Amino acid sequence: MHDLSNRERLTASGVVMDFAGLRALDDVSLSLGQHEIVGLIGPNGSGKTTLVNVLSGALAPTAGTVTIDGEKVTGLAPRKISHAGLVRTFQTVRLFGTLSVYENVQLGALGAGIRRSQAAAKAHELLELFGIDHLRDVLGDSLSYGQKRIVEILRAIATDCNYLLLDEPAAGLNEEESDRLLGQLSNIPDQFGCGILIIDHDMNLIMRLCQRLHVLNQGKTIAEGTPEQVRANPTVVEAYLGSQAAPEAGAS
Ligand SMILES: Nc1ncnc2c1ncn2[C@@H]1O[C@H](COP(=O)(O)OP(=O)(O)OP(=O)(O)O)[C@@H](O)[C@H]1O
Repeated sequence: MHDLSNRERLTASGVVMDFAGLRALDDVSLSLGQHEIVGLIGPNGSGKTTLVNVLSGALAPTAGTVTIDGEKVTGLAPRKISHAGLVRTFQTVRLFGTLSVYENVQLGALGAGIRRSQAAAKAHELLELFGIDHLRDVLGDSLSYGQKRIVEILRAIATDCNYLLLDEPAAGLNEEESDRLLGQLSNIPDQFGCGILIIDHDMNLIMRLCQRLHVLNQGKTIAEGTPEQVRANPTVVEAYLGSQAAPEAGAS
């Protein structure tokens, strides 16, 4: 199936995910363009990571469809999904600790089949653009936590992906690092034609970074809209109050 209206979009339609009696996702539909930053938020256990797992092929959904640029990719293996242009990062950093920053980023490009000379140029360009060229020879294990996070994101971008799924990239960052991350992420869609779907509990980051938010609670979509619309939505406030973490900018 090739749907022309979704030619430059990642979509999930009517996704259901059951785990042995627990419905973790219940009829969730979401879409992400290549020039957008969309936030996926919701209280703990609302299904955010499960949705990212379905989009990235780590889980085959019980029902529903995932498309990338109009092509159905539902249930395909993560490797095939990354070839189709979708790459993710994880809640825990996964860098090669004994390789340098430069090698880690270059490896992202090489792993995506980009030729060695182009991969080298790309790694160089990304380190410069993100202002971490001075770290190029530092080993992964020697980086601060915040630096590791950025290198992981650069490694994903180096694949030339069209869609980047970031699972809690600001977790463990201090306020200054989180602010820097905000500036670095906000340019990615325009610079690389790469849309971002981001999960994070740092509402200050989410509210300032995202053009749209998608809110889950207990596996269901309870709101979609701009950060302002979502913050003013009583259903969202109630869901967060139940979890004692209202989505106020500044809360984390
Ligand atoms: N592999 C699994 N097997 C069984 N239950 C699971 C599995 N993965 C997730 N769940 C359950 O599905 C629900 C949604 O979990 P999920 O991790 O997607 O939530 P989340 O919104 O990402 O939470 P958090 O903000 O805490 O990371 C939870 O009740 C969780 O316990």
